[in-house]
Amino acid sequence: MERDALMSPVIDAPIVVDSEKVENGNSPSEKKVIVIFVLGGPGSGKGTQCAHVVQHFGFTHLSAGDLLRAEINSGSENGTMIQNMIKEGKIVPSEVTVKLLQRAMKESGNYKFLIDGFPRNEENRAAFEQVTKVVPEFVLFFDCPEEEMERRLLSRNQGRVDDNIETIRKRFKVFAESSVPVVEYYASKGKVRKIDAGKPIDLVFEDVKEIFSPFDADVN
Ligand SMILES: Nc1ncnc2c1ncn2[C@@H]1O[C@H](COP(=O)(O)OP(=O)(O)OP(=O)(O)O)[C@@H](O)[C@H]1O
Ligand SMILES: Nc1ccn([C@@H]2O[C@H](COP(=O)(O)O)[C@@H](O)[C@H]2O)c(=O)n1
Ligand SMILES: [Mg+2]
Repeated sequence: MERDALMSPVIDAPIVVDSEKVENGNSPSEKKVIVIFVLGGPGSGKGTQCAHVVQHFGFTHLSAGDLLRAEINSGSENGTMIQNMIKEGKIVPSEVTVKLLQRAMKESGNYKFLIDGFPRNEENRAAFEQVTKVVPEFVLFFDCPEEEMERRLLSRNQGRVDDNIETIRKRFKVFAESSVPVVEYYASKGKVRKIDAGKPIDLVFEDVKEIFSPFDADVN
């Protein structure tokens, strides 16, 4: 397969080009950008399952939280603001997060993205759509009981400043008040694929795999 990089009109990004295929109504040399939003409460297993999807289906995994933590570590001028918001479980202004996502999409060279932990609120959702003009294929929603998520976060041991009981409770509140309405918005458009995320990792992935089976033949 011959490959080249062009600029996508929607994300100003280099995208993989397959010169033999015409897909999704795009020009012969372009592939449509595919975005799947991955949502669920803190500790529901979004990152864990995304890692498996990457291995099996050739997506690029972009965790908004990871991008924000990397921004803190890079010594950016927004670092202190981001750090303070994460410690409080608050949602960072969309302008910052969308810019980080857009840059990561551009740098990946891929055209299939799992965007994890985003959009966290209505402002995130509207800003992403306005800036990128990309509408998600669907939202993968990990539904998990709060007690189970709390157990997982308290034993994650990755040194995250927000994995303490005080911040975890704030994150649960923000999830219920700001993120669930976003899931409901997409549900009203028939775009939510809900997964029972309270089960063991391999059983959750069985269900995830089924949802991604249409992408099976599309691994890079
Ligand atoms: N199905 C599962 N059963 C038990 N433990 C799990 C399961 N899925 C993930 N875990 C563990 O729970 C912890 C949280 O998982 P993960 O980091 O994937 O969650 P997350 O949804 O990305 O959380 P956050 O929103 O805080 O980033 C990790 O230690 C992970 O190994
Ligand atoms: N769209 C987002 C995503 C995350 N944040 C902040 O990062 C924290 C950690 O996010 P995880 O997905 O890794 O759990 C989150 O609690 C927010 O403070 C954000 O602001 N906007
Ligand atoms: Mg995560």
